Amino acid sequence: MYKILTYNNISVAGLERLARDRYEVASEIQHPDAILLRSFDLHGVAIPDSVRCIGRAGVGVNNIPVEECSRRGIPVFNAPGGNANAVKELVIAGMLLAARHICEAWDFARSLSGDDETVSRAVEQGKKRFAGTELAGKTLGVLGLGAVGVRVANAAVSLGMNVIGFDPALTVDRAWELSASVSRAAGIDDSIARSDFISLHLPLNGETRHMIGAARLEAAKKGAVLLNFSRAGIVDEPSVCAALDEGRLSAYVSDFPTSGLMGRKGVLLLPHLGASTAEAEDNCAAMVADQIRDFLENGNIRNSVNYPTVEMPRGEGHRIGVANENVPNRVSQISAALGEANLNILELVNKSRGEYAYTLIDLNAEVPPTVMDRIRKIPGVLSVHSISNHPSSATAAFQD
Ligand SMILES: NC(=O)C1=CN([C@@H]2O[C@H](COP(=O)(O)OP(=O)(O)OC[C@H]3O[C@@H](n4cnc5c(N)ncnc54)[C@H](O)[C@@H]3O)[C@@H](O)[C@H]2O)C=CC1
Ligand SMILES: O=C(O)CCC(=O)C(=O)O
Repeated sequence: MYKILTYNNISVAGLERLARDRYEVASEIQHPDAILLRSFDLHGVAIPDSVRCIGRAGVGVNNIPVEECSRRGIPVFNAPGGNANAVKELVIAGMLLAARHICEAWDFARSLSGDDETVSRAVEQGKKRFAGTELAGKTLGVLGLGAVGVRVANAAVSLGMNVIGFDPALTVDRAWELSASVSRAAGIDDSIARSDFISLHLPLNGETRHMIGAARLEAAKKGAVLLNFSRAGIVDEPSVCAALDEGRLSAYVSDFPTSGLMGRKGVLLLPHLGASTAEAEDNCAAMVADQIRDFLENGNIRNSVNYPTVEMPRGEGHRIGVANENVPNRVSQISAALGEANLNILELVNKSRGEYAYTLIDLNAEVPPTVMDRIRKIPGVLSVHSISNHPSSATAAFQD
């Protein structure tokens, strides 16, 4: 039995891919083989030695100590694109909420009382306070043209907006998906300076933390709207508040409430709802469940954020998977240890990604525990697993 420790509620569409006869899935479990989670903050949590992989049923992995996992030979999987449409739709809603003052108007309408005539008079009198602007003809700057950013950009084009975008690492696939009407901004500053709406769609990491600060916001058009459906830490919150106070920004729409933003004029907060649709939850859970299963049962790695993609069709051989530092001579030492034990390699795939590498090896016989230990002790080897010979039919549930 494989044991899966869950944090957060995971969609049944994902859980049911982990067959009950082979998987025990629970929020409390001893010696888990894998952890399956959404936004739970894993920083500071002791990850048991038994854990072989971690699956994030979503995209952002800033809640996971990825570097520690890499050093321990633990692949971290996510679900690229699995929730992108859900986020896109909420971003469009966010632009409309801000442009048409919908939240304030909603509060006003709910506060009305009296007979129909009184209400009608109050409506006609009060509505002028909520007159807004249209999206058509306005400029949207999209920072980060990945799965979400491209969808937001294309949807905004279809609403009649002028869209400019910036992504220093735009992939060829995303470029193909992007509407030809989206123009390329010279950089972040250029995007901000030219936009009526600025939408952030990039990961939170060392490079992007507090990327949107005072200097950049000073260049914004007066009354611009900033939308943040990425992560709170990408903006420097005091600078955003100052820009709102000065009228430089007319609204800050964020999926990440903080105490400093609560109740502040011009701030529209949603409770991290971007990916909370039945469809997105199903997509993400199914994708990571398949990836975890394929790793535990076949040693294959797909959609990992820290290890290379390595997939090898399952044959008759006995399989081991080895994660190691990406330094010369590791594979030769591993194969020497196997050869000295009279084991014959049938197939071998070795791939690297940055500082780390992963090797899948099919052998003519099972690797005895003493040989596994010997491989484990090779300097730079981070994890070694024997992968029992039960070919899995894990298939991708969702193709982005
Ligand atoms: N509110 C919510 O519920 C959700 C939030 N997210 C957040 O949105 C982020 C983006 O999601 P996806 O589009 O699916 O990810 P993605 O990985 O497909 O795209 C991210 C893009 O950002 C670009 N990028 C990285 N650094 C950049 C920089 N300095 N300037 C401009 N672009 C930069 C990358 O090149 C990449 O194309 C996630 O990392 C996550 O933090 C994602 C899903 C749901
Ligand atoms: O699981 C969730 O609701 C959060 C989604 C998210 O923020 C992400 O996928 O990065």
